[in-house]
Amino acid sequence: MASLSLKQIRKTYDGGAEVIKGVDLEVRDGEFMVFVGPSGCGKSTLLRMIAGLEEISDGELFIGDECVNDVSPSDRGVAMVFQSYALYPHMTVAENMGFALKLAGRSRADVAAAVGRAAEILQIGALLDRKPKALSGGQRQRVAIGRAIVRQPRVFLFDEPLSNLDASLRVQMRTELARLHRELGTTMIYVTHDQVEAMTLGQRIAVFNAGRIAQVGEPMALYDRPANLFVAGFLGSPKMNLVPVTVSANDADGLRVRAGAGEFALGARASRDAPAVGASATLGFRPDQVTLAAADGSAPALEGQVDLVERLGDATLVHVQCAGQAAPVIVRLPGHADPLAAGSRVALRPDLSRSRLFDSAGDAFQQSA
Ligand SMILES: Nc1ncnc2c1ncn2[C@@H]1O[C@H](COP(=O)(O)OP(=O)(O)OP(=O)(O)O)[C@@H](O)[C@H]1O
Repeated sequence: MASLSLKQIRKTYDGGAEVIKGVDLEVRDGEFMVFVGPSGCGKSTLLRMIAGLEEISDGELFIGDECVNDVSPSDRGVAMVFQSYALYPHMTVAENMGFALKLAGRSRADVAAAVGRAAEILQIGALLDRKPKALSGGQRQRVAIGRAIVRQPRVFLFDEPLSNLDASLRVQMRTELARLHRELGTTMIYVTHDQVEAMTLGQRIAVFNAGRIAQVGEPMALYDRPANLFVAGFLGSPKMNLVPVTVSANDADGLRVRAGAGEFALGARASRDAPAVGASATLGFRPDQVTLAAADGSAPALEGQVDLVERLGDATLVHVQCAGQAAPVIVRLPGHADPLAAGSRVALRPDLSRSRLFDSAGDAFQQSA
């Protein structure tokens, strides 16, 4: 087991633009850290740099207290699991899993014992004599994970390991990976673009945007207190509602913002960091942090028209189009709510104690509440 320390890590591919733009990150010993972000943000590149499969253009990478920039992949004590499984087709499951140990010159008995232990953890003992082509996708991925386990790495690196599996198998493998981490207690770094995987697996999540970390923290901290509009819009499904507002007052009574005809008091949140009166800002609130009622003209409320009602079974999503807003506000009601029909005029009242205000640069105003 080992901690990792990334100091101002940068990557430029030959002749290309910089794709990792100075990443600082500490991964704790035994931690399950998830890298999440949209396609092309650089998360796989960073993982491959940690594995030693890509050169580090600038900055320093420590595993434990050793700087490993110039250490070969096989000497870093890391094991990587790929999306494509990367199994040797001509070898059996047992041979695939034991290959690295055999190469390292370990005795047959040692290799067999390590393979047996990993097979037991992954419940693939019955498959050891099969070739990869005789396995399902989920079984192949288990073998790929088993191959990493037998090496007893200091750090596991996972590059979107579940992307090739169907939805129900992904859910099952997700819980198994969480169990594996509990049992082994080894440091794990897991790359995904799936925010549900990130939220459920990560002890901490690093959200990447265009080669930089937009925010790092515990899943619920990122969900409840996104540091910027990027994180606010990335985590959560449906997304956080982001409503353009204008700061209308910032005085002893607190901060107030105006959206359409409604003025909302954000409580005792005035501070020197607050956007100036008249500034444009964005009010963010989750779809389940807003109440919906028939419009009756009473303030404060955002008024709009029901555009669409979606019934998910366990919840009902109501899309409300408000004047002057590009995107509809989405309200999530529990169960088979019987919301107002499409076309009705409605009033929306966000729970301002849980809302988040972002300045015109997209950074969260540090609300003191
Ligand atoms: N070998 C390479 N040579 C040149 N550019 C590359 C190379 N590999 C990746 N890139 C570029 O680096 C950027 C980051 O790619 P990377 O694969 O790390 O992103 P990602 O966040 O993992 O995306 P995805 O989820 O689609 O895999 C992209 O713009 C990509 O085109």
